[in-house]
Amino acid sequence: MELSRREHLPALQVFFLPESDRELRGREEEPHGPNHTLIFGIERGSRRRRLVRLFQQVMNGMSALPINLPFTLFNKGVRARSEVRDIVMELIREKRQEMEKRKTLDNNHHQYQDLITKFVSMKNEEDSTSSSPMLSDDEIVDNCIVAMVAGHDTSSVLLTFLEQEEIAKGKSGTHDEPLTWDDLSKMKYTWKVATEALRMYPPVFCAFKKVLQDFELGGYIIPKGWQIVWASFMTHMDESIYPDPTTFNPTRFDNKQGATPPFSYIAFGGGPRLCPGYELARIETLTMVHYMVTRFQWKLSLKENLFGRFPMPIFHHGLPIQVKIKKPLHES
Ligand code: HEM
Repeated sequence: MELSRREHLPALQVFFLPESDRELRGREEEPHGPNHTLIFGIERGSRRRRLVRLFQQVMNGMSALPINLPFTLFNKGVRARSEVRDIVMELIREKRQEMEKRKTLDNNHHQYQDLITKFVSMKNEEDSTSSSPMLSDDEIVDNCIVAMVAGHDTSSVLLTFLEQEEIAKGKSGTHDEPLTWDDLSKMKYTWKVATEALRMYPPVFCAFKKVLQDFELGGYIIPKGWQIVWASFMTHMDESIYPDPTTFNPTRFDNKQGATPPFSYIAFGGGPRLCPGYELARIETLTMVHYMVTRFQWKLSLKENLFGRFPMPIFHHGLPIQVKIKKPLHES
């Protein structure tokens, strides 16, 4: 199946496209408007900018000490979350009105263009006579926030590091035609690069889990009911699994002899709670790398640029780059 430009760009739009994307994407207007994001279906403008700012505060609050006093990051995060809820509630009302207006909904392939519209249109299937919604408005809000938080910085951080480590060295194939699934599946090395970047700089470097039954680790009994933290960074830097772990080496994923032990590569988690966004992240990453390398000339503006974890790895000075368009996208 072929991925046309219009099919793959909206996925990237959530994370990467600059304000000037309209120019890069040509002049076509989609019925639902090109300026809507995939999750919220929200047009460019002050409300979208406010939402982006609020999400950053929610993210900061998530990693802050849970001290709920005015002016703490945690408190700001809690307040930002409540403002996000108000905006999403408002969007839900708007989507319902839009759906009412467009009675041809079932035949309209744009009906599920954004996640909120999809959620709002989901009906309870267990009772076929019922027209009751499957999700309450608060459940829709929760799901949107999870999708945004889980999918936002993770993918862009990965791409940033890719840029730092490999794209700058000019590695990639060149395609003048739109990408196909087949093309993506051929980008094996690029994905190894991404996999290695994620090994060294996992965006989600730890997460909480509840212990369901007693188990022993290194001579210690970890009792049922405890809350524990798994840290991908620790596992990924274990020399017994990844020799010379601080060296960036994508070929370690060449699958030569002997696979690594289970659960030793956990950038996307593992087990039943494995990241459901894995395939999307893969497609976004490969597509982005492809176009960055084949359609643009770019170079890093700063030679020295360290990063810190807040908790996502973020460069102290952002990642300024100088970009020149090699070939406009609409010529593909
Ligand atoms: C490079 C990109 C990504 C990385 C490294 C990543 C990593 C992870 C990790 C490690 C977890 C497991 C956390 C845990 O065990 O508690 C997770 C869960 C999750 N991810 Fe991702 N993720 C990425 C992209 C995405 C995208 C693009 C989406 C969706 C648009 C997404 C949605 C989710 C969701 C909903 C969960 C929770 C799953 C559950 O608890 O059952 N992720 N992700």
